[in-house]
Amino acid sequence: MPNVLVLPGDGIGLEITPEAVKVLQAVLKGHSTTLNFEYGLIGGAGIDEAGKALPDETLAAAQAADAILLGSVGGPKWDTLPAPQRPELGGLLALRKALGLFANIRPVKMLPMLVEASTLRTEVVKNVDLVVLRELTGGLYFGEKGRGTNPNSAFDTLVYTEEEIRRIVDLGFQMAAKRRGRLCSVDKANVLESSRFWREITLDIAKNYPEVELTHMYVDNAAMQLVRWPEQFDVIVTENMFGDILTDLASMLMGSIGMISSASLNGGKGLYEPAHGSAPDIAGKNIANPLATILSGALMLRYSFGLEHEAQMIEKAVERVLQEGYRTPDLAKSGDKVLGTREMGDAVVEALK
Ligand SMILES: NC(=O)c1ccc[n+]([C@@H]2O[C@H](COP(=O)([O-])OP(=O)(O)OC[C@H]3O[C@@H](n4cnc5c(N)ncnc54)[C@H](O)[C@@H]3O)[C@@H](O)[C@H]2O)c1
Ligand SMILES: CC(C)[C@H](C(=O)O)[C@@H](O)C(=O)O
Ligand SMILES: [Mg+2]
Repeated sequence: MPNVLVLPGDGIGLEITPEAVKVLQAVLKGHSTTLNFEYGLIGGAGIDEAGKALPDETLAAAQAADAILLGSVGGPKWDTLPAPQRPELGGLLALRKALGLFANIRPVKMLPMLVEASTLRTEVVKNVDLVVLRELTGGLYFGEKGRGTNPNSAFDTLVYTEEEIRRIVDLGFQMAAKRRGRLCSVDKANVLESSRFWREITLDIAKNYPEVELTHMYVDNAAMQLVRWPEQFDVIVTENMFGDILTDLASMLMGSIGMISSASLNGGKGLYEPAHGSAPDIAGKNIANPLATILSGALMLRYSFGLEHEAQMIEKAVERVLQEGYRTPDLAKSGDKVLGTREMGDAVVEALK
């Protein structure tokens, strides 16, 4: 029986992960593959209960697990710690790095029944169907950082090796070839040397994929184009920080940050988590949207266990619940039936039947 390590983390992570587990258990009830769920500490919970953001037992369990389901980490309680000890860098980023999870897939698809929930005009968002492929273990978040020799300065370093760029961009071409055949590489090659290098290598890889139409776009323009005419994008491949920022932005093309799921892969193991954070402002109130985490569970079935049919069952159950007018508060307009976090999880389980 495959082992799934569940790392709820902090804030709403504690509320949304049980809903995803509940849905995974329901969809696999009576199935020949059932999952064994184990639990671990990460982030602020790791600091408080085991002395560090990525406790040794958590890392060992993650290395041994077949897949990982993560909630979110961080919160004001730990904000004053130095960066390397914090829930984010010392916990989540350390785990991604240790497992070599370089490829972060964040699907952005507008569901027809959520067009109304969008803050953008219907004609802008109604056909959105894109994927952001974010490089996840290199770039600015992982480069050398510190205080400068001048005490009134600080620095971070953005480094990419050829190998790091090749493996993510190549995956971007493969994904585009299987979709609508368009890859947009987002960089800042008008300013950054690392982006110029990224572009050179991308052009070289393009020779192997004549069927894919490659475009390059500066990240500032990409942010604008994503809200101006998102339909133009099929697959976006980009470096770590640009992907981080663009995916929060892109989540609103689906109506809410509470809808954006993700898979972090290395060709073997996968870690599945919503792209949003621990939302301290709404934590503990049973109002967080669990759908990004539930949909991350679907990605787990697809990418880690090859259970495409069951992944689609979850995705269709989510659509059915939304179609019936049920919404968590982040998506609700007047007339919608508002559900709490747990009740939304229950509704998805019910819709699987
Ligand atoms: N993957 C992660 O674990 C992750 C990702 C992003 C931020 N963080 C951390 O989370 C903490 C809070 O960061 P932030 O406030 O910048 O970002 P955030 O994503 O936690 O919250 C931003 C806003 O979106 C709302 N929101 C987020 N998820 C939601 C959901 N599922 N349903 C409804 N509303 C939701 C929040 O209430 C808040 O108003 C910080 O410590 C940050 O470092 C962690
Ligand atoms: C919490 C933070 C370190 C993380 C990241 O930047 O990768 C988050 O913002 C994300 O998008 O997964
Ligand atoms: Mg982010």
